[in-house]
Amino acid sequence: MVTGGASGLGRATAAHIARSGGRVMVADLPGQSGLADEMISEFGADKVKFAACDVTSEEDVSGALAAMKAADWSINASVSCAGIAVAAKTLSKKGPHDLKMFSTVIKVNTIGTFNVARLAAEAMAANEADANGQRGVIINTASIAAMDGQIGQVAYASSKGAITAMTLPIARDLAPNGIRCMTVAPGLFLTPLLEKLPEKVQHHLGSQIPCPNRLGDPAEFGQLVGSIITNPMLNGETIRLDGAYRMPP
Ligand SMILES: NC(=O)C1=CN([C@@H]2O[C@H](COP(=O)(O)OP(=O)(O)OC[C@H]3O[C@@H](n4cnc5c(N)ncnc54)[C@H](O)[C@@H]3O)[C@@H](O)[C@H]2O)C=CC1
Ligand SMILES: C[C@]12CCC(=O)C=C1CC[C@@H]1[C@@H]2[C@@H](O)C[C@@]2(C)[C@H]1CC[C@]2(O)C(=O)C=O
Repeated sequence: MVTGGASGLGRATAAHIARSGGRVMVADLPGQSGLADEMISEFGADKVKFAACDVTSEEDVSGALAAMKAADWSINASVSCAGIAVAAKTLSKKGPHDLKMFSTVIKVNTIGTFNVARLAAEAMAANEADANGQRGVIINTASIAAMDGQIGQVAYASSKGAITAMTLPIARDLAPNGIRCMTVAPGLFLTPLLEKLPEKVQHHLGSQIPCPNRLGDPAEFGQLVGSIITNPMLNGETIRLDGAYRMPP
């Protein structure tokens, strides 16, 4: 299952899994069903399915997992890509940071990610263990903002820092169940989030990345997720995927 799987990094991950011979449940907001339909046409309904799902809802996430069970698909990897970004300072000329905006970002990015992790873990715990005693892997998406939070990113950086912080305790909690937990902290990737910016700004952002000297390709994120899924020793850690970029203040 890939949440936020209809767009950007999630879409590239779902495509990577489908191309590698896997089956993917794309769980995304109902408004993204058109994008998911494109993927179903590309890979076939036997490889890709769509579940309308808000990651903050217990009912929706349980529904997506139940749809997998009903299709006789086991869940071996749960990849959380669903997320939102906002920009606001702690204090600006407009006044203090809007508290509702802060809560919304935490709700979608942090609580949504944990909601998916806990429910996916319950489903994975019923899998038969492999030769390593493992039953599945939970992969979360943070951001380099978790470590290098910029001016105006207090809500976003907090939400992503919590995802990084939950990685080790989830891995420890789920070790007896044979379930791993990993987090990827991407740098700057050319997804709809950045495609909205003028080309000149995109180019400038890409030019700041040491090596390779360009924005990340979402396929490179999908490739790392594929490696995490297949490498049984990766557990309890956050991997930066950023071409050695460190965000300035
Ligand atoms: N693009 C970038 O440079 C970076 C992105 N990220 C993170 O990667 C993740 C994916 O980002 P992109 O692919 O760039 O963005 P995107 O906007 O292309 O995709 C995000 C997807 O999440 C879905 N989504 C949003 N709220 C949801 C909810 N409540 N329930 C279910 N689905 C929901 C959206 O419908 C969308 O399909 C996000 O968590 C973002 O914070 C982190 C670092 C860098
Ligand atoms: C705020 C940034 C950078 C400056 C700019 O001209 C446009 C932006 C809008 C999208 C932001 C940019 C940067 O802060 C990095 C993030 C937050 C980007 C959206 C996702 C982002 O790439 C990230 O999470 C990086 O870790």
